[in-house]
Amino acid sequence: MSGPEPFGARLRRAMDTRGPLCVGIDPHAALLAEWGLNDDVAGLERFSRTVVEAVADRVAVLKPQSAFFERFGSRGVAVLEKSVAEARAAGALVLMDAKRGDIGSTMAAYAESFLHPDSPLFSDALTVSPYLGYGSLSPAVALARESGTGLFVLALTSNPEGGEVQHAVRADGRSVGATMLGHLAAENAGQTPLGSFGAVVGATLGDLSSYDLDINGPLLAPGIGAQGATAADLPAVFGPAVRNVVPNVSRGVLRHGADPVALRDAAERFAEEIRTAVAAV
Ligand SMILES: O=c1ccn([C@@H]2O[C@H](COP(=O)(O)O)[C@@H](O)[C@H]2O)c(=O)[nH]1
Repeated sequence: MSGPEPFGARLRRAMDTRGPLCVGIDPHAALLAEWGLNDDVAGLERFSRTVVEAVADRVAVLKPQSAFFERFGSRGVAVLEKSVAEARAAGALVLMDAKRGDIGSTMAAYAESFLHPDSPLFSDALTVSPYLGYGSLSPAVALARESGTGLFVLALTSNPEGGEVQHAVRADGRSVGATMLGHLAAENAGQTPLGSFGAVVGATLGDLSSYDLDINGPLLAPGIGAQGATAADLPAVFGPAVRNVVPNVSRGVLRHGADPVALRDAAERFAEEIRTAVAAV
């Protein structure tokens, strides 16, 4: 009996049909205010519903940032549950940005929370932190394989502080970031059309030609828009791996709300810039 279709295959199809853009749902307090919404659960709900209704039927991936929902406690998490279900029902893949990571036995519970089909927060993929050791992610890798979901492992993050950990060089001469990419390449070996185990690699990082980004898996590239990177930077940063890049834009799109048409137009402008940049490679 065949199991659920793997995340990598579902993502490849979504990227090929809808384009690779991932729009973030990041209800910052400042954005709620800009949208004329209160910094409360009703404002949070209205914000998230507007983003989902504006773009979930056209972008490949929506990425809710869990922190902005957790800020409101259990009622915020209830809004998150609803947003995930509505985005998936509209055809977007949902990447939960919760950046979980812990010792293996606890990691198993985090994985159940987001990657088990019976969970109220069931998502297509989850961001995870490997900095308790890549092996500590094993329960999440196992559940993702079983449930047809995916992981995005923090390898080379977009923030300037990330380098002190990720560029650190190990005794074997490889950097920590490169080691994470190596683990992911092994995870994805032989998977077609694309493996389900992705890396987070910031679009802000400049030339990454010293890293082997050929992991046969997706590369989530945050940093476009508010953090200063542009779609035009993608080919120079990612080289031939750009075909597997899922560029994320959150505030760069969200600042165009609360009008859903303006949000949709902003997402389409980013999608077009990305298409142009990638086609030139
Ligand atoms: O390295 C990383 C990993 C994750 N993020 C997240 O992506 C978005 C970026 O938001 P923008 O508004 O487009 O800057 C946000 O949710 C981050 O937590 C990242 O930026 N860098």
